[in-house]
Amino acid sequence: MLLTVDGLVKEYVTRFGGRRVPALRGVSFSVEQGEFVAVMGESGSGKTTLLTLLAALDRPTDGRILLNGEDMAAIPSRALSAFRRDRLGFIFQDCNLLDTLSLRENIVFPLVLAGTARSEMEARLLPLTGRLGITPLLEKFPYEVSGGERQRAAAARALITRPDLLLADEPTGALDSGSAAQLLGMLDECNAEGQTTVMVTHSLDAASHASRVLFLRDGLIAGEACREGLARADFYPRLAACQTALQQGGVRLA
Ligand SMILES: Nc1ncnc2c1ncn2[C@@H]1O[C@H](COP(=O)(O)OP(=O)(O)OP(=O)(O)O)[C@@H](O)[C@H]1O
Repeated sequence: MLLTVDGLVKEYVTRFGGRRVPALRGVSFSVEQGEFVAVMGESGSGKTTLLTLLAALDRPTDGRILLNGEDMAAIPSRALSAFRRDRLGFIFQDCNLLDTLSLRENIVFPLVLAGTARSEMEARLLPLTGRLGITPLLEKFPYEVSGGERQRAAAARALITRPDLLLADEPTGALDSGSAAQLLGMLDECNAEGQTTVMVTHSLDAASHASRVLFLRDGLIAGEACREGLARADFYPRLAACQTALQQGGVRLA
């Protein structure tokens, strides 16, 4: 199993008054190598909290996360940034490219940090940017290209390290529908080549690209839908029905 999440609990303590806010209340699931899993849920259901814990950006209150059998809690704080850089890829809604670097420099940045040989960087760069359609833009700076192009550069930066797990947080949230479709198509292609992906989204359309969708509600997994070879157009209404059923009654759907 590539990722195992076992009894994950996260409580925040509010700054004023010290009230405890349960954001995750015992979340368990696992992700196999090569799966594309989407996590859906309403605002406040715990999606970002879950992704933050999977990204090793915060520690859980209780429960465990294993990546390839390795317990993230056992990684010392000083080794966490290298762990994130080498094993995980991130695509966020606001793509966090560095404005002082060209797209090329932004994309290879994680490899520079990892001390990868220049020849290896070049060998990885062009096939990736070719697939994303951004090779002609490599010498441009982030503020010189469109939002969709910036997001594709961020995707290239996330994928260039060949991460064990790609984490995407509302990757299409800030994009127009054409750019969103292009980015989701790229995630599909990467997944078809074996890239394991966990994506948090509000969007049924984005979630319908996944092979499995988990529905979070009030910090718990309230349901799950598997694509099971369905075409996207047939999976979408199934997801919509699951979402409606969960909103209305909280039945557990398999
Ligand atoms: N730093 C924090 N301190 C206190 N409470 C927090 C903190 N971060 C999140 N919460 C609370 O935890 C719960 C889950 O929040 P989270 O951001 O994970 O939800 P979400 O599903 O990602 O929502 P959205 O879709 O709006 O981003 C919410 O009740 C939220 O108010």
